[in-house]
Amino acid sequence: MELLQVEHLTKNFGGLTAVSDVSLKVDDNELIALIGPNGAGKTTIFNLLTGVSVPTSGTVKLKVNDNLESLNGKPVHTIADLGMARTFQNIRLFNNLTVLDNVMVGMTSKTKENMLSEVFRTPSFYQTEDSMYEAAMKLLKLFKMEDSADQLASNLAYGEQRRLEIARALATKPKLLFLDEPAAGMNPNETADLTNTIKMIQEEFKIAIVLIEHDMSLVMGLAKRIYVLEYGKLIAEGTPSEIQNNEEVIRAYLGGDDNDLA
Ligand SMILES: Nc1ncnc2c1ncn2[C@@H]1O[C@H](COP(=O)(O)OP(=O)(O)OP(=O)(O)O)[C@@H](O)[C@H]1O
Repeated sequence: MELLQVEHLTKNFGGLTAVSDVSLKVDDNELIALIGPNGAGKTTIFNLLTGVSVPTSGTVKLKVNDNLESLNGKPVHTIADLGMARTFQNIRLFNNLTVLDNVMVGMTSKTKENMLSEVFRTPSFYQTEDSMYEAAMKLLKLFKMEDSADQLASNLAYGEQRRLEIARALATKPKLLFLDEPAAGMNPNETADLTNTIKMIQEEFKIAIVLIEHDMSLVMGLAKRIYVLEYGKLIAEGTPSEIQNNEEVIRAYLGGDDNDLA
């Protein structure tokens, strides 16, 4: 059974069909990429899958306890609790919190503590705090960011901020992680670091990842399968080499001013 099953997903904004009859699937521990020229509908699909936006039609189902459960109509926080996490195209960190606190904020949604124990600071609250601290530091070590734990997020270099956003998303213990243009604005060294980080995440956490990315070196080096969108429609699906040689895809890319597929 697949981890995520999307069937006939459509989203209209007034007269504009941003996503048109898109069906796709993601298996456990698989890394797939969603590519396509600017405005093709990639971010809209992420928003539909993570509950930020409501589909006009179509279904989204996630494997929960070995059953495919419909996510249609469920709010963002419920979908997050079921195991979906994401990063955004524009970085959304808590700039005035430390690196460590940014990760710990990601963890709070998964702790058993309720408001009362937080307000009254019961022993179990402190135990949870301790284990959260340890888990957050462990995560930062995996990202080689433990030395920056006490720095404000806003003081990190751009590439590090992007990596911190991924660490925070992982703190929610997702089974499926959506990365929206993680290499945007990165220099080649930062992009190479990010490629290694994403490989490390797959090995360490054994989760599925869906990647939107314009940087083809990153996509071709990481993705097992690629879906290609143009004007809201899927025009191709296949392995990196199939996609690089697909005439429809070459036409879509050469027709625009996007990166080419080299
Ligand atoms: N909230 C909205 N209201 C109206 N139109 C929207 C809205 N969100 C997206 N669109 C339109 O839907 C289309 C798809 O946009 P989307 O951002 O999903 O594309 P994208 O493939 O992620 O593009 P990019 O690579 O530039 O980020 C675009 O024409 C966009 O202008």
